Amino acid sequence: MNVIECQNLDIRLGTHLILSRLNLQIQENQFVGIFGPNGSGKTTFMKALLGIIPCSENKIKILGKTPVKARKQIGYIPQYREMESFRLKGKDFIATSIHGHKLGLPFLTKKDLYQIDNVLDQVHARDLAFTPLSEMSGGQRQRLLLAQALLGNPKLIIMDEPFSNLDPKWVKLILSLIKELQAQRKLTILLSTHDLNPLMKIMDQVICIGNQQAVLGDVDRVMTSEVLSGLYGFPIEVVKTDQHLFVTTSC
Ligand SMILES: Nc1ncnc2c1ncn2[C@@H]1O[C@H](COP(=O)(O)OP(=O)(O)OP(=O)(O)O)[C@@H](O)[C@H]1O
Repeated sequence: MNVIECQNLDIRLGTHLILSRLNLQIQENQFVGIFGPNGSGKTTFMKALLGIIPCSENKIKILGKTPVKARKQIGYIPQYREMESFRLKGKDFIATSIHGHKLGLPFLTKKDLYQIDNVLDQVHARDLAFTPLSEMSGGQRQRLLLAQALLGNPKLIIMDEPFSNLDPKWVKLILSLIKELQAQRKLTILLSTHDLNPLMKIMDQVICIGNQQAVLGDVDRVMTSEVLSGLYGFPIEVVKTDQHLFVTTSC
């Protein structure tokens, strides 16, 4: 089943064309990295999939529905997420979004409390339930954000540069957690990053965005000097070893 389907999709911000005539299909249980230079449109693409940025009707289908109708089945971890109040404790932070609430703590039913414990268990973070956000490390906060994204049992998780403030140890920990959740729940994961190396053994496919175009495929097909030079609009050199990928300018 296609979890994401884009057909001849143009994405604009005002008069600015960000992506042009995008065609791609992503199936269930795929881990897809999103890569591209600053300002190429990674965040914009993700927001279009969420229906936050409106696009022409029927050009995007998520689980066969429009992005807005599918939103409940998508978990989203935005870039530079401000964690509402650093005085909040872990459990309360998750509660703030259980009914889509933006402000204040909602009234919680027994079912809600069960759901919150359940998502905390899934990310192995029960121990953070009563810890204030202000006392958590970046990696612990990232685990909470992942728990929050799991509320409502989504089929698709979209993560916008989740590793930008994490050291390599935490990147590895969070990635193995994501992989574990994906295997248990057949999740489709879309994760944008400026460093694909930590994902090399994990991702099934990569989307590279640049020059208003996007190319989807496996790493060997997409991460080549030829494809990236076309997308970046200047010469790029890609050197691959068994586990690592080096992307540099060749000028
Ligand atoms: N409201 C807006 N109106 C017009 N253009 C915008 C608007 N917001 C962002 N842009 C432009 O859209 C382009 C894509 O931005 P986007 O944030 O999606 O890129 P990105 O690939 O996620 O970048 P980064 O890697 O730096 O996070 C950029 O050139 C940006 O300047």
